Amino acid sequence: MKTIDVVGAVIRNEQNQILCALRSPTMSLPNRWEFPGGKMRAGETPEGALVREIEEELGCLIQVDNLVKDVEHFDPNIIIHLCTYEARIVEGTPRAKEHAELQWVSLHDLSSLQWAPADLPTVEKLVSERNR
Ligand SMILES: Nc1nc2c([nH]c(=O)n2[C@H]2C[C@H](O)[C@@H](COP(=O)(O)OP(=O)(O)OP(=O)(O)O)O2)c(=O)[nH]1
Ligand SMILES: [Mg+2]
Repeated sequence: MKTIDVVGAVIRNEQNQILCALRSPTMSLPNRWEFPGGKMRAGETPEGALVREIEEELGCLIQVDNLVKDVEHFDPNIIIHLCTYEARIVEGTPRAKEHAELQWVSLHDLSSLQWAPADLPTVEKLVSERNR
């Protein structure tokens, strides 16, 4: 089965809220929330791909920190391999250039969004760390 390698960013603000992005009606997985990011290109490192995608989607520069979760999500005809990373904004302010909406969401409210399926294990991990 074909595997798609995708990277996503867990970006926090000073209040420990996390930046969530709503996929637009014209994207695949319309109206689902995700960690911003996208598909890795041939020859890219995960960190390099994530910096490029966040520049494209949010118009800001990030520094990529540690891995949060490495997930293989099995769709009917494809495997989505999504790795999420903690990341920090080092330049600029995030703006939705491709998404329908961006929202800073507290860990307390994270589970109430309608998430894209491959992003859910990251959500669960972040929420469970809060409850420890
Ligand atoms: N984050 C996430 N992506 C998913 C899931 N399921 C799924 O098929 N995908 C696919 C849709 C996209 O092809 C890709 C996510 O990256 P993206 O939409 O940002 O892709 P991209 O910017 O590189 O470019 P494109 O696919 O819009 O052309 O992974 C999921 O549950 N979560
Ligand atoms: Mg994307």
